[in-house]
Amino acid sequence: MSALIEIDDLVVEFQTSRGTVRALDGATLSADAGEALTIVGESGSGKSTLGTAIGALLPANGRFASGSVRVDGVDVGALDRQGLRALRRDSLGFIPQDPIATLDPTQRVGRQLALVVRALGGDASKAALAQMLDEVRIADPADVLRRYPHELSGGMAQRVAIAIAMARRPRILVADEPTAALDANVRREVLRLIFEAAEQTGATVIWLSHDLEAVARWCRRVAVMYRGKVVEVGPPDVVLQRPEHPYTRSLIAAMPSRLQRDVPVRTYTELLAAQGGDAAAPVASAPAPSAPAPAAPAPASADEEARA
Ligand SMILES: Nc1ncnc2c1ncn2[C@@H]1O[C@H](COP(=O)(O)OP(=O)(O)OP(=O)(O)O)[C@@H](O)[C@H]1O
Repeated sequence: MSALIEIDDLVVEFQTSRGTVRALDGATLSADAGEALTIVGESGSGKSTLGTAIGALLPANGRFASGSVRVDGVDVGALDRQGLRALRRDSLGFIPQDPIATLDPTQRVGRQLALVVRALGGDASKAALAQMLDEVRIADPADVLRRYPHELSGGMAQRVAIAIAMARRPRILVADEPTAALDANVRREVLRLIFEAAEQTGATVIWLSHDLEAVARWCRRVAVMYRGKVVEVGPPDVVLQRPEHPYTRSLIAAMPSRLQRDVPVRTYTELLAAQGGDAAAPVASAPAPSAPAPAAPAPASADEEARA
């Protein structure tokens, strides 16, 4: 049986005023139906580009230069506008890095949530909508349903946006580290919520992250990206304990030193226990003294300008 998502030797380029930026340089990765996969890598390694490529949702200056992305065996690069719309509507859910940007500032939270639920033929009663907000640990859901997005705190707006994305029950959920700005306890709960909901619905989750540990407990496999390529894929404990690629080793060396040296860990489970039993806890970013600094991604100057 073939994988649900198959990315094969994909090259994605962005045109900028300084020339071409190659964001993906032959990336290959696959994910099965119902699988939860984390993609880790430093900033600029190509995680977001790979995530958006799954729905052919590249920014206007980007293009597939070569290679392919297949969802259910269908080459998304070859789909026409209608085919793409159907794929995105029926199969894909994206939670971007800044999910708040997906909220409509002119509509109350309740109305926005109700629109999504009604479009899927679900129960859009006040009680059902409040239940959805309750699931993302929003304290007074009935009150929040009546508010406009600007009346919410940042963390609350983020949870509302996640609730709206999850309400669509997507078959494939691409999440671009949407919980990074939440405080540690809320992040842990929201991570649990998203992954448990995905498990229940059988959704495939592609979680993009800087943080090898934060979501590893929820994912069967971790893919490590470096300079536009997937350089290593494996179960979290294997990648953490026996990293093959030098970049993965430097990524792990940048994790808290007590996890690498002071605690004699053998398995990832033991590593979690050493950390207090929860991989979703925040991880210090200071590199260990002996850690080689990961190299910067190739075309830094051109992309900085493009993002400015
Ligand atoms: N629209 C764009 N125009 C030009 N260059 C871009 C564009 N989007 C991304 N890039 C460049 O492509 C490369 C990969 O970026 P991408 O955002 O995919 O990396 P990332 O690993 O997701 O980074 P982060 O963790 O910071 O989100 C980087 O060099 C980035 O600057």
